[in-house]
Amino acid sequence: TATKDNARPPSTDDDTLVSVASERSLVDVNPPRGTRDFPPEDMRLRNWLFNNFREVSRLLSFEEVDFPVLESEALFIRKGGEEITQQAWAEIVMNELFSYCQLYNFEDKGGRRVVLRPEITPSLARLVIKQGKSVSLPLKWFTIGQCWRYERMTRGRRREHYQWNMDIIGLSKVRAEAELIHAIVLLFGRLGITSSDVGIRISSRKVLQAVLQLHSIPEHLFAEVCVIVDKMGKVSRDVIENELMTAGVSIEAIKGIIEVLSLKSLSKLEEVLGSEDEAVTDLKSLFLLAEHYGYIQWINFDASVVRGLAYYTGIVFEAFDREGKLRAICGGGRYDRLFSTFGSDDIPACGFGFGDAVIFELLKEKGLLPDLNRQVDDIVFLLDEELEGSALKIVSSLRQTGRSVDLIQDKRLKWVFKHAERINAERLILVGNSEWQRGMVRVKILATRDEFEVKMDELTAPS
Ligand SMILES: Nc1ccc(Br)nc1
Repeated sequence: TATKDNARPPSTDDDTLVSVASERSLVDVNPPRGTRDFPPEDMRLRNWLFNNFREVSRLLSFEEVDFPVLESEALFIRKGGEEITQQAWAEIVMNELFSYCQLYNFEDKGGRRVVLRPEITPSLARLVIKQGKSVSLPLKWFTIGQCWRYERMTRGRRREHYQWNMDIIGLSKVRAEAELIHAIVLLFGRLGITSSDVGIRISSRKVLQAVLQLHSIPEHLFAEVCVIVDKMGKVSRDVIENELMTAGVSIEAIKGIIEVLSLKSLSKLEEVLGSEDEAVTDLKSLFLLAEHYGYIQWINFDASVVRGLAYYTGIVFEAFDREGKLRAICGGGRYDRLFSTFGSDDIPACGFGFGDAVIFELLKEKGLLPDLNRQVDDIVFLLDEELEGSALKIVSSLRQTGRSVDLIQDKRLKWVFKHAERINAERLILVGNSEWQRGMVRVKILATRDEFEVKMDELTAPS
């Protein structure tokens, strides 16, 4: 063990910030309400999750894209120009725009109406339209981005989260949805989650459409009925029935809607809607593809799945924890009429969003959170100040070979040994006169506690 103590003037070894009483008033060190900081230990977990998102995106040969968090409000308000923040879902018919009860919108200094985006897909559609003929379809794009909502303070809920989005633009057949579901299944597999922990409920907006047509319910009620039936399984049947009645749906139609949307069997759905119905043919094709992919055990038909975005037009899906303790883990669907709401020709599209909140609750629940420690290859510590130049040459050459180096200064040796253990360093390299006079430096391998002297250029040689 090195015998020298460093010549640093005495100071507290304990480096926690010592607050000193003073008349200075401390700034509020908390982030704005509903937002989060990511200190290193949280950032390691976030990067671990996001790296898995990226790896799955690579496996499906999706290209990464990105957009501003700040968007024009026009992307999220209905054609008539009325702001939708105060509007209930119900007033937005299916092929209108989005239903964000808590849009984080404001006016910037130039008087422009802007928002912190509530979700990614509209920005993605905007870029596809902007790119126009310069991109060839289909596009397979992914991004990981922060999304916002303006939650009332009282509810104390988060105002931001990160979402992994995967979208396929330009494919009209359900094989696109089958690809997206494969991505979700691969992601869960990488995190150690099995089909016993999580299932993926699948349905189609066309199921509800067929039922409404069966009962000659006018199209303009579609979105409102979606809002109401989206609560199936969350509120009592009476509440659903009363709300549907209030919306002007007949008793007979209500019974038909609830009966069909309670179906969990595709063959039963076929009996009700007939084998030629598009919802039936789409779903049967998707389940056949799932057999071929080998993920059939992850999915099940559930007619009550509606999903919360107004613009879905076909297959919709959401992943859920089979114990039913958590909110949906991710969700998505087909949106074939989104582009025309932006004044463009329609382009068939589907996608999903996968948030960074519920997945961590599930991983915690299942004991699957990884133990991610800081990793450093080498610590270089200067024992004698006059050797600083030589030490920096060593640091520089190590880094040029790709080794991460934590250069420690102004510390006692005792602290350095503790620090090396703490950050899982592979080697501790001590630069001191007694060895340097012989052209050597002292190396300690933390894992084996072996200690030896080596020449400087032996340090960068492969160990
Ligand atoms: N759309 C949205 C945005 C932000 C959060 Br937190 N949750 C949902």
